[in-house]
Amino acid sequence: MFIGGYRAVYKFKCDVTVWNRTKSKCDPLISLGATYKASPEEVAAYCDVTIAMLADPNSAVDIACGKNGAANGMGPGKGYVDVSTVDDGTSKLICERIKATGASFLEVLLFFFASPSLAPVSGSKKPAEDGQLIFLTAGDQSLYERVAPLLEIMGKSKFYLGDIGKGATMKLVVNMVMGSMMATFSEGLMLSEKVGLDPSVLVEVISQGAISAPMYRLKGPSMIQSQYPTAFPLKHQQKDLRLALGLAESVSQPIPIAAAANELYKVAKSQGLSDEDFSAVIEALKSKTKE
Ligand SMILES: NC(=O)C1=CN([C@@H]2O[C@H](COP(=O)(O)OP(=O)(O)OC[C@H]3O[C@@H](n4cnc5c(N)ncnc54)[C@H](OP(=O)(O)O)[C@@H]3O)[C@@H](O)[C@H]2O)C=CC1
Ligand SMILES: O=CC(=O)O
Repeated sequence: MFIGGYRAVYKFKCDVTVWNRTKSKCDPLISLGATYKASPEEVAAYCDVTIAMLADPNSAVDIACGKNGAANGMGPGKGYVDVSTVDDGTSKLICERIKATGASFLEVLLFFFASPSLAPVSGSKKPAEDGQLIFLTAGDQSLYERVAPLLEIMGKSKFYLGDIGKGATMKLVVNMVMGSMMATFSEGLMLSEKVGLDPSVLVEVISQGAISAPMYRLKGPSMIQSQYPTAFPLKHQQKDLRLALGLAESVSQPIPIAAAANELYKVAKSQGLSDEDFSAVIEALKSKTKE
């Protein structure tokens, strides 16, 4: 088994083999008993099921299909599960390459389960550690059934959505909504402060009303303190908005609110906030209001 993306840390109750570009990030897993292999190809050759979690479409393709990539170690009877958030075209490309080896392929997209018991500082990292994820999957149903016990260790619920691409597109739609919600919430916090209201009270009012969302209650208090402990990196939220814009364009669907939110995340990236939590998008509004 191979974990490319490391931010979401899972507690497996089975043999785990790991690889990551920056090897030092594997150390905590190795110290818990995981085996290390020197390349994605070696991991795939060694394991029955390989799980990859990479930053974006380019790295997902590179690690699956590139030199020393996982596809070189795949073959009949093996399974490749890609957990990176990518567009449907990328997922189909990786699927084709993996299936050409005789292996099966499943795309799995993660979303965090909103539990009232979550600590207020957490985002999607803590639910991952606690095994409280939601999985959106598509591709080979037999592989879905085979890895179901693994997904059940890591998550709360799972959906099988059918053909390859359906999981990726569902995730992009979900994250388009999430990115826009966070941008407008940021505007609300900034405006409330500017007009002399207490933003903490705003968070409480929103939390009790019809527009309540767990994300506001989870992230609001730290945003008010200008703290952005990274659960979901801002650069990935902007990537997902960019991919959602491409998806919308491919079917001529206007998504003007998401387009405006994307611009705000781009400003935040240009301020050096890429690796902060995506709630740091509020900083882009602070610089605009400073005169
Ligand atoms: N964090 C979250 O809550 C969620 C994340 N996702 C998605 O999961 C994916 C990973 O997210 P997350 O773990 O948070 O992101 P991180 O940025 O923390 O990790 C990205 C991973 O990709 C690796 N990587 C990046 N570029 C390359 C490359 N060119 N070659 C090889 N490896 C590369 C990094 O390696 P290195 O360590 O060497 O930099 C790292 O392991 C993203 O697609 C994200 O959108 C989906 C749902 C929730
Ligand atoms: O994709 C991000 C998440 O938190 O879910």
